[in-house]
Amino acid sequence: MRIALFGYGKMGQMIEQVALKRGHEIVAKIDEHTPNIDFNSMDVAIDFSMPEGAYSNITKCIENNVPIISGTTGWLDKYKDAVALCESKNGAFIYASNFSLGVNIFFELNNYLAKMMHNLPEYKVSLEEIHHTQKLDAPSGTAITLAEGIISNSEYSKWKLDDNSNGSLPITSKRIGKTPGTHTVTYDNIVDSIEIKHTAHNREGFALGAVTAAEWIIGKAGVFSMRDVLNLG
Ligand SMILES: NC(=O)C1=CN([C@@H]2O[C@H](COP(=O)(O)OP(=O)(O)OC[C@H]3O[C@@H](n4cnc5c(N)ncnc54)[C@H](OP(=O)(O)O)[C@@H]3O)[C@@H](O)[C@H]2O)C=CC1
Ligand SMILES: O=C(O)C1=N[C@H](C(=O)O)C[C@H](O)C1
Repeated sequence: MRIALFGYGKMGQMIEQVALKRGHEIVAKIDEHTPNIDFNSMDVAIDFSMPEGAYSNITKCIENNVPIISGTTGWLDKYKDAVALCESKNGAFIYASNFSLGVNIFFELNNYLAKMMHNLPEYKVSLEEIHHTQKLDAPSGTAITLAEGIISNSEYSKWKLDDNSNGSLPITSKRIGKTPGTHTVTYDNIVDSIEIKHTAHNREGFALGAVTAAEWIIGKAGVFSMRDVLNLG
């Protein structure tokens, strides 16, 4: 498969390693200064860039009939526009806040736990995410997906960053050293606590998930998620 990388930072480089090991070819490494992009040279594009560039990268790929996998976080105010464009052009697009298999299982576990806790108001739920100090956005995209999972299975209607006031689901973001990504969901009661946690040990799981999604999307049209790729039901 001929893969173009939009963004060749920490994730772009890890994806290159994983893609080459799986027998793919990297035909372009594109950043915000790349002048002319040859969309005919690629079978699929993978975008791990920056919040301000992601939407434009995604729309360019859709306009040029290139399937696009995006893992960039922090641009989701435009997600619905990207979906509408993809549908109108009969394109192929996957966004995931986290491409790792482990986190996608963790998302399912989080939804299941939220359903079980629904009628137990004595437990207060909170979220914590820890990432490396270079991360630009907070809370992490993964924490937002976890919060949305809890909200759709509980009485909460919104999440808030670093705010414990009643009525909103609190998310705490910490930036520590080179932490690849740690997410914890806690249900706290006076008598006990329930905690579920996912710890990424490195970036390989994210990269493998993104390359797997790129392999999966070839020949398909539509807007998909990692639930579709991993067949999680
Ligand atoms: N969904 C998932 O599973 C994961 C998502 N992420 C997300 O992926 C994104 C990238 O993370 P990471 O690789 O760690 O970040 P880096 O900062 O290491 O890399 C980002 C790269 O994108 C380049 N870039 C900036 N603007 C554009 C643009 N418009 N088009 C193409 N490239 C551009 C930057 O170049 P320059 O430095 O020259 O500006 C840089 O090389 C983040 O949003 C992060 O949250 C990260 C890990 C997993
Ligand atoms: O910026 C990162 O590094 C990561 N970003 C994603 C997010 O915002 O959730 C996924 C992963 O946690 C690493």
